[in-house]
Amino acid sequence: METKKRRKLVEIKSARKVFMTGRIENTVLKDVNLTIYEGDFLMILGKSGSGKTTLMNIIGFLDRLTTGNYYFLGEEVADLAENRKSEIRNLNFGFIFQQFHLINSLNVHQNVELPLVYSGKTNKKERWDLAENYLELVGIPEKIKAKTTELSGGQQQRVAIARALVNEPLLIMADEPTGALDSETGTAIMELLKGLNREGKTIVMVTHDEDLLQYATRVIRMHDGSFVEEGAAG
Ligand SMILES: Nc1ncnc2c1ncn2[C@@H]1O[C@H](COP(=O)(O)OP(=O)(O)OP(=O)(O)O)[C@@H](O)[C@H]1O
Repeated sequence: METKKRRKLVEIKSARKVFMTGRIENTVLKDVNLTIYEGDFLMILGKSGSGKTTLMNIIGFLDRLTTGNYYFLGEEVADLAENRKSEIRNLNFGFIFQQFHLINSLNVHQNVELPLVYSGKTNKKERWDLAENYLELVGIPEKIKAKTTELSGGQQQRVAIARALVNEPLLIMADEPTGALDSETGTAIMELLKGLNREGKTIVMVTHDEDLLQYATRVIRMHDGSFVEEGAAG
C-alpha cells in the first residue's frame, strides 16, 4: 500500500520484445507490465534465457520494446530523440556489472569520475571531491590513487558502485553484481547495496541466486517471457 505514495520512476505497459533470428521469431517478453517506484529494491530472478537481461536493457534505455509502452518519469521513451535518451541514461541510471567493467588504463579516481566527465562537470576539484566522497561511502577511500589491477574483486566492485553512484542517479541497475565474488565478499557487497536502499536509493538487480532474495523489497520471477511478482522479506 505504501508504494502507492512513492514516485513512479518506470512504468512499462503491455510490453513485448521479439528478436528475429533469420526468419525465426523469438518472443522474449510477452505482455509484461511493470511499475518501479522510488525506493524499491527490485530483484529479477529467472533461469538463463528467461529474458532478465533483455528487460534490464529496456529499462536502462539500452534496447527498445517491439510493442507496448515504456514511460520514464511519465515520459514515453519511444518519443525521445537519441541524444535526449543518452542524456537521461547518463543522469538517471548507474550500472553495475558482474565483471565490474572498470577501465584498467585509468586509476580508481579516474574510473569513478568518468560519469561526471561525460555529464560535463568541468571542475576538476569538484570531480575529485565527489569521487572521494563516494569512495568513502563504499569503504575504500584509501584506494583513490590505486590502479584498478591492484584491487581485489570486492574492492573493484566497490569502485564500480562508487562510479554508479557519483552522478546521483535515480536508479541503480545491477546485473549479477556478486556473481564473480566469493560468498563472504558477495555478502559485503549486498549489505552495501541494502544500506544504499535503506537510505532511499532505488535498485533493480538481476540474479540467479535465491539466497539474495532476503535483500529485496520486491521480487519478480521471470519464466518464458512472462513474470509473476511475489512477496519479499526486505
Ligand atoms: N540481440 C539478440 N538477438 C537475438 N536474440 C537475443 C538477443 N538478445 C537476447 N536474445 C535471446 O533472448 C532470450 C533471453 O535472453 P536474455 O539475455 O534476456 O536472458 P537472461 O535471462 O538474461 O539469461 P542469462 O541469465 O543467461 O543472462 C534468449 O533466448 C536469447 O537468445
